[in-house]
Amino acid sequence: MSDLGGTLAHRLPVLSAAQARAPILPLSLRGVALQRGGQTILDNVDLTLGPQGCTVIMGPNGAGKSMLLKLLNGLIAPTSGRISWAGLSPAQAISRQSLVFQKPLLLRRSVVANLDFVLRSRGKDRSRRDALLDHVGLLHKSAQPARLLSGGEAQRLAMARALATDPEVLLLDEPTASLDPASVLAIEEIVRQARDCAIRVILVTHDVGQARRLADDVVFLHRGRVAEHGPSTDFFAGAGTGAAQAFLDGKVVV
Ligand SMILES: Nc1ncnc2c1ncn2[C@@H]1O[C@H](COP(=O)(O)OP(=O)(O)OP(=O)(O)O)[C@@H](O)[C@H]1O
Repeated sequence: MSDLGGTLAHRLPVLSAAQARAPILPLSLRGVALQRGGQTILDNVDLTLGPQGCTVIMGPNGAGKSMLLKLLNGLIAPTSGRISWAGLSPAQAISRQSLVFQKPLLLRRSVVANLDFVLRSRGKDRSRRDALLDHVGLLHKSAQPARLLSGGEAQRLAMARALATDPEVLLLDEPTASLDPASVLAIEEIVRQARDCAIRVILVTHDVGQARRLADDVVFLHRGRVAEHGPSTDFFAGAGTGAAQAFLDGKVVV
């Protein structure tokens, strides 16, 4: 990851979230519910996320974290309730956000072709592609088939692709699960720099250490409900609910 060692000042120009458009934050969810196959997956979710920072969503398996991200991204619609990106629906806001999954879905082409595809399909200037690859430490692998990348490299390419769209919001669904510690830190640095460039980050993770390192605020989901939401300093100083504290203590929470 030597290429990620440059100064932030050097890297800022490749990230340009701030644009002359009406903001799409704050994000507001009111009474959002999601049902599938007779099962309630999300239940009466009320949430307001402010314009800046990194929100970390945590909670046990099956709590509804991934489904919540898909709702925010407009991939699925709530059964009831309302989601508003500063007055815009998720469908209206979709082109202004990027969603990165745990397992990157890369084209069976070269590293640079993966980036070119996104830039072209979004009508973006291709002159930034090398800077983006450099930003994630993959410039030296430009010509390599993307399928030959390691897991960590593939996820860094997925991050570059996401950033290539000039998102105002990055939705990240366990982007470092199953990566080695060095790759985790590399992705975290990319996330941190994005946040520092005013890209709003909403990150799902099971990694408590990562949440401590990155979160400005924490949402704890439990059984489809928001059990807690508050500043990360408060959350980590002592979670307010037994389920969240047990989760932080590494106990099994269902
Ligand atoms: N298409 C679907 N039909 C029915 N149930 C579904 C569907 N998709 C997801 N679910 C269920 O919704 C619940 C929440 O799923 P989700 O993937 O959001 O959980 P999660 O909190 O992200 O869990 P994990 O930490 O394991 O990834 C789970 O019980 C899951 O089985």
